[in-house]
Amino acid sequence: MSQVDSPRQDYLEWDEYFMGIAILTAQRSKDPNTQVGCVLVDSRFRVVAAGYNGMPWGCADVEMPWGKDAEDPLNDKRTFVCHAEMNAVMNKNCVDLEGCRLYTSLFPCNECAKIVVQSRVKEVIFLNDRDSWQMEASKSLFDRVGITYRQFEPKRKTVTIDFTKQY
Ligand SMILES: O=c1ccn([C@H]2C[C@H](O)[C@@H](COP(=O)(O)O)O2)c(=O)[nH]1
Ligand SMILES: [Zn+2]
Repeated sequence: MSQVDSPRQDYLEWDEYFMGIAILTAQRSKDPNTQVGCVLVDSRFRVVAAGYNGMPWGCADVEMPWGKDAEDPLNDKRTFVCHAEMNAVMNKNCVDLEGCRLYTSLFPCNECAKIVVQSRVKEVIFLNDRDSWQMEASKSLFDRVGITYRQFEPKRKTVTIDFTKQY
């Protein structure tokens, strides 16, 4: 058996690791159009919360609307769905989120931005962005209160999870 005395070089960097967890978390979402995952990380690089977009607790997914119906708000997912960021904050396993970093697969909307601000999160790292007034509002809010945000810049294109491999 060959022995090596140097550490692996191909390990995941922190950003890749946490964004990877956010993307994996998004895979839990039942939204047929957009799956969002969010992870909160403390100053000691510990994951303290994770969430994805989904219907409120106790709601049967099959009974809820999953489309966007401008005519009838009661038949519109936007009326009911809990956003990934809100779910992550609600599910945190620590007392408070002050100074945490938030990793998300989609830039937070204006409603989530308010929750992010009130939680005292210090930085937002996002994968995808949308050209919409909601995201513009979030950015203006973050700028006002000094929350920094940056787009995730992957050094690799893919991370493979192979359930058949021996780890
Ligand atoms: O900050 C956000 C913004 C959106 N989401 C969720 C809400 C919806 O389930 C989808 C967006 O659906 P579209 O059909 O692409 O409009 O994303 C979120 O979790 N966080
Ligand atoms: Zn939102």
